[in-house]
Amino acid sequence: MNGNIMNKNELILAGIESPADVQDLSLEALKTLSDEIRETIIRTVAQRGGHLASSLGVVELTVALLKIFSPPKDRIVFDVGHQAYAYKILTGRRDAFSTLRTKGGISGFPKREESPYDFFDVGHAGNAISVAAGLAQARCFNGDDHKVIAVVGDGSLTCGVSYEGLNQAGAAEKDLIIILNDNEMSISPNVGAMAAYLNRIMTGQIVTRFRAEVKNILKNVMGEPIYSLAKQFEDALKGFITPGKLFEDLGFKYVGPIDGHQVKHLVETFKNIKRFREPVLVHAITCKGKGYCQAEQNPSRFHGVGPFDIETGKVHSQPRPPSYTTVFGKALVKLASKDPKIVAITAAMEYGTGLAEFARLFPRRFFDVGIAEQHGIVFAAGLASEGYHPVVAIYSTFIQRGYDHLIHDVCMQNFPVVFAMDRAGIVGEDGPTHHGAFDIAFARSIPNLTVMAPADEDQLSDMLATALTLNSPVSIRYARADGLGVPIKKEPELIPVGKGRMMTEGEDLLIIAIGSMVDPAVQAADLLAKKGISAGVLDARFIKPLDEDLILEKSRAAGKVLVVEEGILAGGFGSAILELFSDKGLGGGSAVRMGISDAFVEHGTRAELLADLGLTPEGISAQAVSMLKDRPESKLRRFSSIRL
Ligand SMILES: Cc1ncc(C[n+]2csc(CCOP(=O)(O)OP(=O)(O)O)c2C)c(N)n1
Ligand SMILES: CC(=O)[C@@H](O)[C@H](O)COP(=O)(O)O
Ligand SMILES: [Mg+2]
Repeated sequence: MNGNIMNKNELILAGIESPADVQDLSLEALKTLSDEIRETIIRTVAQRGGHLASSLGVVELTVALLKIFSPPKDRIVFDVGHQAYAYKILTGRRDAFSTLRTKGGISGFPKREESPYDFFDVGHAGNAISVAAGLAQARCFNGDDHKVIAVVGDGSLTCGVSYEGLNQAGAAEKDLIIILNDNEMSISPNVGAMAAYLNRIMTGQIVTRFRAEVKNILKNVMGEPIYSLAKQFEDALKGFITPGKLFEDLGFKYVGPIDGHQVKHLVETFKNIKRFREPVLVHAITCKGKGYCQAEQNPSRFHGVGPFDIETGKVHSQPRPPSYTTVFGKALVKLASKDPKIVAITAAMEYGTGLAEFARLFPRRFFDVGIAEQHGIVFAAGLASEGYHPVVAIYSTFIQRGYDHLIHDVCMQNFPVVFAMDRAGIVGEDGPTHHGAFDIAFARSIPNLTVMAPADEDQLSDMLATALTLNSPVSIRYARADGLGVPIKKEPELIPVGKGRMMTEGEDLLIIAIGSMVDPAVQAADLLAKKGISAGVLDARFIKPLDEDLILEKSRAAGKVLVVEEGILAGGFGSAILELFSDKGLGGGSAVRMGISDAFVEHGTRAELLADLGLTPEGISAQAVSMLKDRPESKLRRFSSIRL
């Protein structure tokens, strides 16, 4: 299919009310249905944004699964879940699909509360095999006989947890089906030894090479007559050496590789394996982006994409200041060009973390470790122990995977590893699995770790330079957002560790803000000034160590303190301030905290969700007004903020 998506009538899809309807369709109808689903996905994602290429790659797979298996009796779980759009469309969410990823609309990932056909909430990679193992065990306890199927991408076979799942499931000998959806892509081309192994299976090299080796041995060691005899048994030999021997050795019946776009082939295969009573792995070869030429040609760009023009594939965009991610990538390249000890590590997010330019310029110092956050952190610790200066760029939500390693392998030994925690705070449409809500709370409790958050993009560049001068671990958190458009200094300035700064002075109230909340706090002070309220704004810059002297001095002077952060309140930055007040005798009751309360934040645009949380200039100013409501009117009108 070219860039032209015809607005055909979706005749078959229109008749699908539940997945049971798919089972009545002929093979021909299933093919047409696949085309119709593809069009629906392309049209919807072009409007809403989303995970296009991955979802297009599994349309036939999904249709064939639903032809043979019967959810909700049979359980189908998806790894990551970003590829489940066809499944959503066929399991009762066809009409709601137009609300994909919008606030109050359907989620971009499987979600139990959204549908009885979704069995597990997901968003992070690598857990599907373990989930399936748990579901199979529960089935066994309950004496049920349904099927359990995990759809897993090749990228997810770079996750350590996938092997933990295989390890148990293979030995448990329980009836369980893994569909390995191999498109040779993670977000970028897939990496590592397993990816190379799968590629050798796919290209037939494993069988061919084995046969060539056996032939040589027979010829050289046994002589020509035995070789001729063996040749007659070549077919038997071929059958004996299965291409997925690695999986067979782990206890799985390997089936494949099969073409993941041939509905007939898929349906026949699924019909056959449905009878098996043992762990099975079906290796399906698919094309990421299948059916939309722009995505087939550039699957990385269309992995997760904003609204775009279907004809051209161009993403709709306005001129905007560079994002924090872009500024980070550029700043790191600049620093690395002067310091050969700097190395950069990503866990399968080269583009998302802004490291593409670094990878191009310093290929020997760039490491994509796969979706292996835990390994990436320990790998960095190993490098740091030998005098290198690793910068580990991982999204806040994914670094949760590496928490033990952050403590045990990096901070306990005080290694100078810099963690660039991108996507810290509210990320928007990806929702609760992806919001970076917890990193302040979990980072600030770790000894030796310095924790910073820039208020603008220039400060991010300064903080990165500062972090690389410290001989200890550092975390820098920044949001999935554009910068403020401030100019970035030619040469970064080092920031004294643990020093905050005043943005505005004020006398009625002090707003202490961190990172992405500094600018809204300053804007709030402007709104408050218009109401006759004089609010000071303190940019803490460091979550740890805190600028205790400045915070205490200004808080004492103001009397009323409002702390604002884009992170979970429990144990967060505001908690750090309250601890300080309590420890230094200021009285904890005098500070009000704003941030993410004790709940998972759903999906929506970043702006909508921040507004819901009150983390906007208007929300902060409203909170300040309510804190001051008992003050005499005359006092409030005496002061105005003085912008520094
Ligand atoms: C723990 C974790 N790290 C990183 C990601 C970001 N991520 C989402 S999908 C993806 C690639 C998945 O590749 P694969 O499983 O092969 O699926 P495909 O998109 O190729 O179908 C990555 C790295 C994630 N979701 N979870
Ligand atoms: C599914 C997944 O985990 C990623 O594709 C993620 O959605 C990327 O997020 P960004 O768009 O913020 O890079
Ligand atoms: Mg893949």
